Formats: sequence, C-alpha cells, structure tokens
Amino acid sequence: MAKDKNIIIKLEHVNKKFGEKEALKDVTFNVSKGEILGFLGPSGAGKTTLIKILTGQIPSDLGIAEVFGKECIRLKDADYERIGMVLDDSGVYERLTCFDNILFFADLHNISRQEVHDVFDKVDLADAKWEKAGNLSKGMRQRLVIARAILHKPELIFLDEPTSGLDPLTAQKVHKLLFELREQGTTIFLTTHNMEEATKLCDHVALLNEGVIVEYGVPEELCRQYNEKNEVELLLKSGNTVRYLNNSECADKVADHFRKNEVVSIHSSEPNLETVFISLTGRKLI
Ligand SMILES: Nc1ncnc2c1ncn2[C@@H]1O[C@H](COP(=O)(O)OP(=O)(O)OP(=O)(O)O)[C@@H](O)[C@H]1O
Repeated sequence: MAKDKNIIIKLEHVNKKFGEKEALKDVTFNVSKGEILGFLGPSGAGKTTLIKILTGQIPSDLGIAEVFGKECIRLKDADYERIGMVLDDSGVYERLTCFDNILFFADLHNISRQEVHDVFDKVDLADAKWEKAGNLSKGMRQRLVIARAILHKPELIFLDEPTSGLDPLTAQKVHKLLFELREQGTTIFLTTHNMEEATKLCDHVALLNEGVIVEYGVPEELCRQYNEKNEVELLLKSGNTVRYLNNSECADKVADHFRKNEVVSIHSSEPNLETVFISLTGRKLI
C-alpha cells in the first residue's frame, strides 16, 4: 500500500522495556507534515525514551516507529539531513564565537556564509554573532542551539523543553520562530512541562503517563472536553464571592448581578491541560 506522504511520524503500538521497567506501553499516534506536536508528561513518563526511538538512537521492542515512512532504527545520513534536533545544549564550542560555532556546522553541510548570516537574523541573535558562545545568557545560548538545528532547513525538528528556564520575552521569541518554521511546512515535535506553552503552540498534544498515552487531541478541544472546572467567579460589593458553572444558565445569573449593580469584579477559571491531566491520572504534570 502507498505510504501517506503527509504522515511524517508514525507510531503504532510502540513498546520499550528497560529490564523490568516498561518505559513505553502501546504508544500509537501520528504527526502530520507542518504540525506542532506537544509531547507532555511528568518526569520519568517516557518522553526521552520515545525521542531516542524516533531519532534512531535506540530500537523499540515492539510496534512500528517510522519517520518519513522509514523505520527509525534504519535512518541513514541522508535522512538525518532532513532532521534537526535541539535535545540539549551540548556541542556548543564555548571558546568560539557564535558565528564560528554555526560556520563549523555550515561547512560540514556545504551551507553558504550568507545562510549562516540569515540564520542569526532568524533566531534574533544577529547582535551576538561575534560574542564568544561561552559568554551567552541561557536564552541566547538556546537560540544559538536552535540556529544550529535549523541551519540546514530540516523538514522535521525535535525540541526537548525548548523554553525551559527562559524569561517570558525570550520564550516568546522562540515561539514566534517555531510558528514561522511551521508556516514554512516544518514539522515540529516538542516536549514541554509548560501547559500554557503547549496550549498556545501545539496543533495536537499527546499526554503521557507512566509510558501510556492517556489522551491525544487538539489542546482547546481537550480542555473543553474536561470542562468540569470551567467556572465564572464574581466578587460582589457585599464582599461575598459567588461561583457559577459556565453553562447556558450562567449568563442570566451573571446579568442579574450586574443589573442590581452588585459586581466588583468577574473572572472565569478556564480548564487547562494541567486540569485535564489531573482528572485523567490524579497527578500533576510537573
Ligand atoms: N537506559 C535506561 N535504563 C534503565 N531505565 C531507563 C533507561 N532510560 C530510561 N529509563 C527509565 O524509563 C522511564 C522513562 O524515562 P525517560 O527518561 O524516557 O522519562 P522522561 O519522561 O524523559 O523524564 P524527564 O522529563 O525527567 O526527562 C524512567 O523510569 C527511567 O528511569
């Protein structure tokens, strides 16, 4: 049967054991071309194990794990040319300038100097080109690592916690870059502990708990589905707080308080992926 070219990552019933420890159990989902997939789970859930399988570093025990329609464990250099990885910040040459760090990789991949300059603009690091990499802040260093990963214009990028420990402004820069890459058709597979980030960035999320995918879907839809905590809270001039479930009857009740001029403030508590995960597993994601 012809393979679907739009499926960039295919996972069917993937299992992985380390001794008696079942790190992944029956993991099944696909990632389509040009989508951002968020892979979420608490520490020890099995995220790194799956990334290692997908990048051909370790084999699965059972099931199908394919990238670009090819078994991950059989990926060759030509396939890796189509993949970018931001798995940690190792491999940065501290004593070289940022430019020379990237140039080193450009030479390995026959990429022009102009493209090296372009990638610095893309990650908003042009001002730091001539700085020694060892002097960079955490956020700048992360963008340098991302620059290296996207330099050869890969079709698929793996990012492990791309904004962990970054200030909100730098995290926003990374988000903007990821959206631009997606616009260009790049497929992005990322892990994050940041639920807001996952909701904002990801087309789909897969929630992993103890090696099992406990839920998969569009973030907003999952939040709607696990809706029980969606409340509207009113602070009244009397000092009392009243809460209503955000359903069809709620609007009338809220309007009534406003008509009586009783309201000091109003806010709604939206369900988020954290509450989805807690209602599924009874535990927090972090
Ligand atoms: N090489 C290994 N040998 C034995 N056990 C392992 C090995 N690699 C992972 N494990 C175990 O498999 C489980 C999943 O680990 P994994 O590193 O994939 O989790 P993770 O979700 O990436 O966690 P974190 O968010 O902390 O990085 C853990 O219980 C871990 O101890």
